[in-house]
Amino acid sequence: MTTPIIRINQLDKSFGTLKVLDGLSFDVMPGEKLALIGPSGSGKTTILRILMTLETISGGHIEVCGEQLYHMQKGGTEVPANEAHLHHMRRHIGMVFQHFNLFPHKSVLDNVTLAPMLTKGEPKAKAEARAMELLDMVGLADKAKSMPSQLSGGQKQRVAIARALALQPRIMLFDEVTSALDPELVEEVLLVMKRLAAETDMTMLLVTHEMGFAHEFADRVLFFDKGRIVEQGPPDQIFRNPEHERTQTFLRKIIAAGHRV
Ligand SMILES: Nc1ncnc2c1ncn2[C@@H]1O[C@H](COP(=O)(O)OP(=O)(O)OP(=O)(O)O)[C@@H](O)[C@H]1O
Repeated sequence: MTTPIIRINQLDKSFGTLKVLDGLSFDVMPGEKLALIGPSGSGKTTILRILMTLETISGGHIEVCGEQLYHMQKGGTEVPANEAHLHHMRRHIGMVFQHFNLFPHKSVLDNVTLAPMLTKGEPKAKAEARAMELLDMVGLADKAKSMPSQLSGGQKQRVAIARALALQPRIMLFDEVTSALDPELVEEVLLVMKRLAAETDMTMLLVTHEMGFAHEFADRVLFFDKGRIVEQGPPDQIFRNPEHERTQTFLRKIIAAGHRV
């Protein structure tokens, strides 16, 4: 039997007195494409940030590629990873954020080569050759010498995807990557992600408010509310025939607002 690439077991996360994740448990299999959906504030982004070790956790266990992601500190309730471990684990996981966070004073090519050169010590020529392949894949090879300020939002987000892929992660996390884009630029970013999903065996976790895209993209959809999984299953089941009343209400609101699911 295949071992999960991510194991989340009884995960708790609070910000002060606000409990955001509440005894959350789920596994992700290698190569699986997962969509995390649910109302605003249900904890979806926090899960991705915890997987990226950008947050501490309040309790529970997370295993990525067979290794514990967080280590309990002596006497503490908070459990951050230590620096060396964190550096090692971040090589497995890439993340693309809602706001692209490109380095504004670096060219497109330098944005993509920087991490492999700095964190892996890759020689410039090798890093650039791979960066050009990735820029080609996201349809931006001709923009390699451009500066981020010269790109549209959709192009910036495609560079951010290429940059995250440059470290050759086994797991990619996408956090509402089209939310900050003008509607006419959304499709070009979704197309790149569809290609990635179809053509690579990477494990992908997607937090999105684009239900139509989640439906097309995912092998499995997890519906969250208040830091817990209410319901999960194949996209057709969740979007066409949800069992739980909270999922039904959530989807009804989305359809009433004129969005496709
Ligand atoms: N650094 C923080 N400090 C305090 N509260 C936080 C912090 N980060 C997130 N929260 C709170 O945690 C809750 C969950 O936030 P999270 O961003 O994970 O939700 P979400 O499901 O991704 O929502 P959305 O769909 O609106 O992005 C929210 O109530 C949010 O205000």
